[in-house]
Amino acid sequence: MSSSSSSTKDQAALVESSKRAAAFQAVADHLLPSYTRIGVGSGSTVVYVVEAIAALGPSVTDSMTFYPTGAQSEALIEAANLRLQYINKLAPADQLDVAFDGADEVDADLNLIKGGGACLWQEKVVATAARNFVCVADFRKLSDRLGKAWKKGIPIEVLPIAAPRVLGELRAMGARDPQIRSGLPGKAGALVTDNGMWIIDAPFAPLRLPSDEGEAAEGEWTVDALADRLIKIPGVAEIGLFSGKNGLEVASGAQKPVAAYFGMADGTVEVRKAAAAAS
Ligand SMILES: O=C(CO)[C@H](O)[C@H](O)COP(=O)(O)O
Repeated sequence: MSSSSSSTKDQAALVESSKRAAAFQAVADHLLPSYTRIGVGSGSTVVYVVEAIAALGPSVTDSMTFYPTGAQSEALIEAANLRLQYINKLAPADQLDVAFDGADEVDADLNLIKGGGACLWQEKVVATAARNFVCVADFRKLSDRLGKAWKKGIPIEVLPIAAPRVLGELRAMGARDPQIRSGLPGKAGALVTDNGMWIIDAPFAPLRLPSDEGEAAEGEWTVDALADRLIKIPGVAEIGLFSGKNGLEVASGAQKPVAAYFGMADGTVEVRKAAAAAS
């Protein structure tokens, strides 16, 4: 084996072990035995979240019901012999106690880019139904501004018939070469989401935060302004920016996590916690 392929393997193993470490710590810190309703997100990191939950054993998990964010997490819940229920069965007045999910990038204010796995719409429904949304990731996702680490663009779920007009709008807003996500290698043509929609990936210049100093340059958006504008484009079903309030600032409907756990390359887990609203 060449030294470059063995170092690629070493890096992949490091990433996997860091995801697993973050998942086990997040579950230890945020899955209280008294909880009964748990959201389970999508992606490769969530596999370790479900492993950590299942490792608690039936004496803890038998009183819990698990709500998926799509076909992948539904299968994970079932394979772990955990009780499955769908979010449309949760009474509107009720909340999930906690939801765990991954992210593609996390900025200094805990805004997220999500949707690399094309599950962003159901992920946002489940995250905002939770009193405590907890993000689990590895060191590659840590960032100070969204768009610096995740270069593929903001995933946007769109009605297929509206996709050309949405692409035009995005270009006019400064997106750099937005593209309809391909289903290749598994499927020719556009990728179709669990909701029968398409995904457009729209790269923007790294997104500013309110605390950023200096004037915004031409084409630079703040996270909140861009989220507000994107969701209003006709034909856009949901966007992969999770922004606005966190669960310490509002009692329900928060898109931002209360905490983000990052498995680091040195084996430690770094935790970024949300700040409560200034009174
Ligand atoms: O948003 C997501 C899927 O829509 C995932 O949470 C995100 O893509 C991170 O995935 P992974 O844990 O595989 O890196």
